[in-house]
Amino acid sequence: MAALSSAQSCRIYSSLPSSSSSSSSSLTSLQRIAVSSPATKRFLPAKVSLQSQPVSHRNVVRMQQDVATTVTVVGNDTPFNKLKEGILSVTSSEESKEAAGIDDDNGNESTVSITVVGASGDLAKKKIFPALFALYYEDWLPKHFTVYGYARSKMTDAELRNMVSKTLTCRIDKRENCGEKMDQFLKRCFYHSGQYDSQQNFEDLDKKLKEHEAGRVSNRLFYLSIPPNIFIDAVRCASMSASSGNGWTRVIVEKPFGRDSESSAALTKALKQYLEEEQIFRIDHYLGKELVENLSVLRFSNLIFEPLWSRQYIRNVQLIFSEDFGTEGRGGYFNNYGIIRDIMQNHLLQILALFAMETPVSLDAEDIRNEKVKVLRSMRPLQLENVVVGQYKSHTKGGVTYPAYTDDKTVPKDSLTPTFAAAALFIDNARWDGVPFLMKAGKALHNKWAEIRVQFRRVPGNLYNRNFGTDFDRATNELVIRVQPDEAIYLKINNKVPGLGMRLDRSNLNLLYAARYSKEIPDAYERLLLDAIEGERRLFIRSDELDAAWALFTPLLKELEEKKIIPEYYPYGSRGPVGAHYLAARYNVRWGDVGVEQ
Ligand SMILES: NC(=O)C1=CN([C@@H]2O[C@H](COP(=O)(O)OP(=O)(O)OC[C@H]3O[C@@H](n4cnc5c(N)ncnc54)[C@H](OP(=O)(O)O)[C@@H]3O)[C@@H](O)[C@H]2O)C=CC1
Ligand SMILES: O=C1O[C@H](COP(=O)(O)O)[C@@H](O)[C@H](O)[C@H]1O
Repeated sequence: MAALSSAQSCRIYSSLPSSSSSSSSSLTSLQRIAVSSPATKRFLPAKVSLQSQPVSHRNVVRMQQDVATTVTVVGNDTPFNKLKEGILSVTSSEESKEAAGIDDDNGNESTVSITVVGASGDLAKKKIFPALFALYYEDWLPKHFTVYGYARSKMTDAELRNMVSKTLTCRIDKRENCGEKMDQFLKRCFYHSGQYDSQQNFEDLDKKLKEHEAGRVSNRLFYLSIPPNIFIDAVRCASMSASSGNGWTRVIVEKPFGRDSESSAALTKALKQYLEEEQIFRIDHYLGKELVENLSVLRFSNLIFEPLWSRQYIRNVQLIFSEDFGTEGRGGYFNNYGIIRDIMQNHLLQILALFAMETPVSLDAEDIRNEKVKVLRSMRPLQLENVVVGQYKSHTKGGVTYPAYTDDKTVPKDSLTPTFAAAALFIDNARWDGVPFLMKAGKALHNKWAEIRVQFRRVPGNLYNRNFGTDFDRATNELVIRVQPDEAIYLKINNKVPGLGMRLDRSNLNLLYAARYSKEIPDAYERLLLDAIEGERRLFIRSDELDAAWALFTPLLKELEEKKIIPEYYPYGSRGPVGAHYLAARYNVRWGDVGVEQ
């Protein structure tokens, strides 16, 4: 395996000519830096700013693509490891070369084989193949790559391609050659039918992979898109019979990673019989969402936010997830997990950790994950009195009858599994002491969105208090990071209504992504798949993070189940149980997503 540690990443400092119109020919060799796309080794034009912090290879490319063209950065004739000075930094020379399919020191080319285990399933069709195509379409994949679907279902390559082709879409902003690109991508997709616990079947896969790898250095990525009860079988067989002999082997593991501390620890232990921790990429797709990725940028690269980011100025933080559909089709899985395990213990808690962590030493994966673990371990385990659970019931509206959760045939009629939960969490450290972090997650609610709301304290001795009437809370600033849909960051401020009188109003300083950027926002799975190919672990969950996350939720989950707590029933399509409001009110909080103005 060629995974590299942070110590191996190189920092490059340089004094580029200040002229923003320099061309490659005017740069010295040290300034000519290979930052080509992993896929194409393209020489990307870039406007490059001076900086000294490590930026991953791909982020550099992204940076370049996002800004005006002013400097052409070239030079894959310059080995990464020879660069000591410059303007850019890369995660690691070896990883970049591998990812790019660049010749290694012996002149061998490398290839990446991506095996989607469970290729016939919902997630593979809905997310994984489309994400791989999008990466290919945007030239992010290495020059030599092959995609293999693996599952028990019998399918030919042509049938897999036909299945996959139905879910591929082209970027709205880049439709040219789309059909052609789809055909080229599909030609690189193959299928192998096999059992998940058969070493022989994985050996057969290995033979096929080798044919495609054609003697190149082989890097292999397995995506476990299968139910969790077969994770271990698949990992055992893949690692024993289909690991790479001369490159890296990585495994993306889908959630759920267990259902409590014990089962999660057992899963980790079993995985580690066959894999090293750095080969395991535990995916939480919320970490791949654009606005979640932007959270740290917002916080750590804007002077105006970081000083306010504490109990001194923040009254409460809200993490809200809402879906306007039920468990349609996934009731069998869901009933064993419930909304707390499905959304809160992973997606919302991960966002919370990123939101609340201390400044990491660097952007290196381990530095970030160290800070996340610290914050998770500073949290108080959840208590029953700080939680409200709900379950949706049938509701008829406009002549349409929407089902109850228990109408799902795969769900027992007497199921108490929560489809909604609200919780108040606390971080017992100096920064966040006493600040309620409120989480709310639900299915079959009135709307679909995910957002982070930061409600600030009142202005002490506010000169304009009397202009606000009695509702001072309404007058406090609120920062909203809307993760989806209509990605946006907006800040609610108070301003004067124009005119001769003195009337105050609330307005939004609004960064609406669709208005600001014409580029379509990539799907989370695109970012995460590319990260896994590049060996970037920042957005994947480390085992100690997982332990800390389960430690917070396990006692509560056990209590809910042992005491058979009856959920509060709410109508399909409603705003959820009223209990969520009482819970918030106990901490003097009003949910920010409820009310006239959003
Ligand atoms: N679907 C989604 O939106 C999300 C899914 N996930 C996670 O991703 C993983 C895959 O999800 P999803 O695609 O929905 O899962 P599926 O239930 O669709 O299963 C994927 C494939 O696994 C095989 N399979 C299913 N059940 C069994 C079984 N009992 N024994 C052996 N093989 C089985 C089937 O393939 P075959 O019969 O051909 O072998 C199936 O096509 C799961 O871990 C899930 O929790 C995470 C987030 C969202
Ligand atoms: O992990 C999961 O996420 C989806 C919601 O993902 P999104 O990206 O569409 O917001 C959720 O529906 C599912 O229950 C859960 O397992």
